Amino acid sequence: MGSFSQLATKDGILDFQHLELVLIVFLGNLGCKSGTMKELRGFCGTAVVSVVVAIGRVERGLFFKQEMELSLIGLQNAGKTSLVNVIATGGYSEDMIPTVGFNMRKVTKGNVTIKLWDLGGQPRFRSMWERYCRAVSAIVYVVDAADFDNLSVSRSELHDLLSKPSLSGIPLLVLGNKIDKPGALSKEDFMEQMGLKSITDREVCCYMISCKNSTNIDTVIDWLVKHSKSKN
Ligand SMILES: Nc1nc2c(ncn2[C@@H]2O[C@H](COP(=O)(O)OP(=O)(O)OP(=O)(O)O)[C@@H](O)[C@H]2O)c(=O)[nH]1
Ligand SMILES: [Mg+2]
Repeated sequence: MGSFSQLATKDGILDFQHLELVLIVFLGNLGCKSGTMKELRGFCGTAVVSVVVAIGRVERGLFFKQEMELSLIGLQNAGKTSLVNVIATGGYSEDMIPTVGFNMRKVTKGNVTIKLWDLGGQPRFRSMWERYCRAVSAIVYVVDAADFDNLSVSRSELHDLLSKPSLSGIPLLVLGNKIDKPGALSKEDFMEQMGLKSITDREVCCYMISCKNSTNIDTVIDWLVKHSKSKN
């Protein structure tokens, strides 16, 4: 688009396309209707209102924009990267490559921009979890709710992480993933196995989800949006 369709700010890119469109229509109409003053006055009135509305939209975007940063943690194969993909694009794949180190992805939902740190879950990457959880708006801990063999490891990794003083008070969302699999735990059993009731020093929420079938993904997004911090 034209020269002022995008304005870079420290917070990102402002979309001025709507405003530009209104002005193009306004100027185009001004040219072809210059013969009739009455029509022109009427059109000018409408155009001015449109411009004011457009500016209002841009301003609203500026002043009510919210941003959150969160970290996705959990053992390898839990479905963290799958969750990021489902939230970002709705896409799901069986054929995933284990995350090496971390990935960062920005996702925008309405007025909220979510910066997602998707961390590798293999043992060699777990020592960096704490560093990437400092100062986030929320910690999202993903668990394979059908993988009984790894539940106790997942539980102890979670409780170890929460014991770090640098992470005190940060809200926690625990997701029991893969509930499409036969034999996946019920929410009650899952909460019990993960020892969630013993966590009393912060807000804790738990949902059972399936990235594969997009079950409860909207509920997760709602929770994330509600926990975003206002920038202004
Ligand atoms: N049945 C089922 N499989 C899933 C679901 N979510 C993810 N998977 C599968 O689980 C496997 C691992 O998914 P990933 O998203 O790569 O897991 P991860 O937690 O990012 O793993 P690391 O990057 O190694 O830490 C993939 O084969 C996914 O297709 C789900 O809801 N149901
Ligand atoms: Mg991954």
